[in-house]
Amino acid sequence: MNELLTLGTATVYEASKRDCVLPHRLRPVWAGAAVVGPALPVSTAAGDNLPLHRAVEEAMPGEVLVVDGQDAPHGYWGEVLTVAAQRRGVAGLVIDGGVRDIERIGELRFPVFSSSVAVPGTVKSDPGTVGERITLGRVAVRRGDIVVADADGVIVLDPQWIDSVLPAARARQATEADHLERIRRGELTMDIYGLRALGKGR
Ligand SMILES: O=C([O-])CC(=O)C(=O)O
Ligand SMILES: [Mg+2]
Repeated sequence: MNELLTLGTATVYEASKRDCVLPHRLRPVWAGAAVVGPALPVSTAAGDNLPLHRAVEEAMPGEVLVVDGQDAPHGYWGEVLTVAAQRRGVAGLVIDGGVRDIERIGELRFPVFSSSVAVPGTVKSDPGTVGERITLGRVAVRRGDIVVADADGVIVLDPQWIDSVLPAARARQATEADHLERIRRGELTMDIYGLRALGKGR
């Protein structure tokens, strides 16, 4: 699975030929954050983080929490939950919602991707769902789907796709490496991609 991260979200996404990218508002909260692993989907009522506490207990080591927090500007997650999650072997967090304590999260090197950074906290009252299918943007996320998240964004793959997507992604990377070499030798992308045939434009 680590090879998916080495190839990177953009290459794997293109190779997958699927609509598997989560909304672009989900951004890493510290430079260099990246994670790959099976998803544990979670949904919360807006401004309620009880399901996240439940998820930290429920998670299997290596799982990535993928949370529908309705993009609400609340600090659903911070240093305390990060330390708790690391103690349980949780691999990372992707949340459509806010997080806080981000300097500490960066120092702890826990990969977090969120739609905002937010100071106000949450209530703990609605149990929400843990382990049930959620939808973020146009993408359904089920437990065990493979999450790949890096500086470019977050994609979610059905595990059954991996056997075909991996070779396609490797091939794409090899082609790009060849193109880069030709560009360094002085060729133009207009020629490499055959773009002259599309006309000169205005
Ligand atoms: O307290 C909370 O609910 C969120 C938070 O800041 C932490 O986990 O440190
Ligand atoms: Mg805190």
